[in-house]
Amino acid sequence: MSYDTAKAQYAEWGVDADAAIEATLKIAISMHCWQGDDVVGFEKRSGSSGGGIQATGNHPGRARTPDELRADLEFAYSMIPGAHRLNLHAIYLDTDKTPDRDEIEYSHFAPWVDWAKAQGVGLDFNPTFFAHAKADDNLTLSHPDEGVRDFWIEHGKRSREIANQIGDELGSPCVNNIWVPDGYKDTPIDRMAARSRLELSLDKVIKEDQPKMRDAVESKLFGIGVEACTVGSHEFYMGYAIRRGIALCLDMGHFHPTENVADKLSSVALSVDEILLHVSRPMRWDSDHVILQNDDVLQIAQELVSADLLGRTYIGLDFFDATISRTAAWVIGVRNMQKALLRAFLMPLGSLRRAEESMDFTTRLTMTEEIKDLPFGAVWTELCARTERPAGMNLIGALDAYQASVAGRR
Ligand SMILES: C[C@H](O)[C@H](O)[C@@H](O)C(=O)CO
Ligand SMILES: [Mn+2]
Repeated sequence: MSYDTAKAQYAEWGVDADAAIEATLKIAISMHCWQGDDVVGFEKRSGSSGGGIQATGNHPGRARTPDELRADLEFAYSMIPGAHRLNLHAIYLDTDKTPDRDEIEYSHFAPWVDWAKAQGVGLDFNPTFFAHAKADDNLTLSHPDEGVRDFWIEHGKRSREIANQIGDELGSPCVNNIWVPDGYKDTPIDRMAARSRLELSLDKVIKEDQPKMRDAVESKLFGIGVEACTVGSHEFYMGYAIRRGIALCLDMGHFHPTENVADKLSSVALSVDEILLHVSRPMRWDSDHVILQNDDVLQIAQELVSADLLGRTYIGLDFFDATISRTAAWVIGVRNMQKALLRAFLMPLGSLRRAEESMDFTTRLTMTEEIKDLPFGAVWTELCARTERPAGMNLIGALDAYQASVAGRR
């Protein structure tokens, strides 16, 4: 079907397809560096991910150096419509030096900033509180040992300083997200002590004013090895973010599988100014599958649009699948997030709202089901054409060719 025909069909529902395309292209998505190398990073000090997170699979072509990762990222961005961001973790430093986590500084990440400037990509940052000998107890900022806590506090402070300088260099605030794996395998006696320690440590980490970055904190229901208690629970961080006036990160894999993260957005937005999303796909647990255009993701996008939250929500992705092409995983995931947003912008929200307000739930349901039959694919293809990005079979060909090139070389 031609775009003009599709556009006319949407117009019958009072929807402007051109405006939906433009709105979608304005949204920058923060693509996570760690999908590119299975959360290994470039430290010469440690091995596996740790912290109860795990990339599974051994697909050929994993990026082993910053240059390889940047080449993969450049390819991925060339397959994705619009301008986006890169979400860096502190273990992805690019330096010949071997600083420990409490020794990292901006210079270790400066090559990423030069690259980001050249590519027109924004940068976000994360301290890495896992995959380190001092995190082997599954306790970092809440560790009972003051020395261990101080080590991680220093890491957190330095990460904020780095994020601040990145934000300054790039002229766009750098979101610095704190996730700690802290918790207990078996039932603790003194949860309050651990949570009080975490709060005190976080206060020390975020004490300095760093105007070019934004603080976010990420909760989790449980992780492998900390099944009985996660110190940084949702309630803990929700309260903390409200009290300290910082952003709350909601990771779609960090709640009970029956919970709907889309439903949380409006509730949370009444209490915090800013939200960071880690869009992910949990399967039975926080399995970090590549995101789909499934109901969970579609509803997230719909809520962001209908509740007018896009201006104060940072959209980041968080998944890592090493059983498929890593570059394809990025491209599929970011494009799916964009497709979800485009679908949301293509909804006749005014009519739907009117039906709901007048308690006409029959019309509301009829409409939501009928609009599923509108020619969304033609609008997406047009968006790709306008941004000179491939769609359909052409995309598959490009992804395959790149994967073949890296699989052979690495
Ligand atoms: C690597 C990320 O920081 C990590 O995935 C974190 O955001 C998380 O979701 C841990 O489960
Ligand atoms: Mn996450």
